[in-house]
Amino acid sequence: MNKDTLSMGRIDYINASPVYYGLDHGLLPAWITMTDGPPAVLNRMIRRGDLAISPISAGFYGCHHRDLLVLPDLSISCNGPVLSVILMSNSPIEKLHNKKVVLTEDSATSALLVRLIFAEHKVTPVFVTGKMRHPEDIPVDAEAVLVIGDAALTQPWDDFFDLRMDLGKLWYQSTGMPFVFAVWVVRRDFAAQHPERVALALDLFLQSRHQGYENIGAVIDRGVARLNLDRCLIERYYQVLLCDLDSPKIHALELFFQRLYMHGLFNEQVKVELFQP
Ligand SMILES: C=C(O[C@@H]1C=C(C(=O)O)C=C[C@H]1O)C(=O)O
Repeated sequence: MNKDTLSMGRIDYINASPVYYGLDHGLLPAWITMTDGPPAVLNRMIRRGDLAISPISAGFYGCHHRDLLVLPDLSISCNGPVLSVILMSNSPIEKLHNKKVVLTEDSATSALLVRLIFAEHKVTPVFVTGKMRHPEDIPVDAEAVLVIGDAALTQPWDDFFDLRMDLGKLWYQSTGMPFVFAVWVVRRDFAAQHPERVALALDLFLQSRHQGYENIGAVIDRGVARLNLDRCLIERYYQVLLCDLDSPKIHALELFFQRLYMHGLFNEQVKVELFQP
């Protein structure tokens, strides 16, 4: 087995830190290379084959499931508010017909969830995709913006908009279910050629996450230092963020895909297919 060439991705937000804790503290073997990036960059890289395994947007998996398998028991999810995926708006959803809504270019899942929520409300805004990491990025004529990740936690969006809608909370209110933002995937071609390497990598992730939760105080300290935010907020963030993928989450993800299909946002019905170690 050539152990030199497993390229992996890492979402460069603090949300994935518990999963990478062990890998960052000695578990990472020399035969794995790690590339950091926002979700949309990792989505593109795995599609091109530049990465073999990566966390990616769950919505992107839905669009490209024929080329990808989901790694068991890993995700970035919530079961209620998530704090870091927010639609900031000057009007409630019903009043946004024909208004400009900017979707951050860093996202795929949350952008699809926003489109779905509007479709379910029968409201048709003018969606544009753009950089949305800082209030300076807000176009003057934007009535609402979708922001995700560290930028959602750190920037003073409330100074620019009247309403903050937490997308994890909106989904929970409409379904009573968890919501899965990101899944870890492996390219099917890579898994077929190197199943044992994928099984090893999966095992490393599970060990790494275990160490992350054993050392959650250190994970929180790092988050506080990196984002320069109040410790209570970061503590709460890691309580609401869930990093497993149990069957209720798989069902919830398939419900999301089904609703996207019903509203014409997906052109087929998608089931989650897992890598079997
Ligand atoms: C909870 C989050 O989940 C993320 C949202 C994603 C998306 O919208 O495509 C992808 C990966 C996750 O990082 C977040 O970024 O805040």
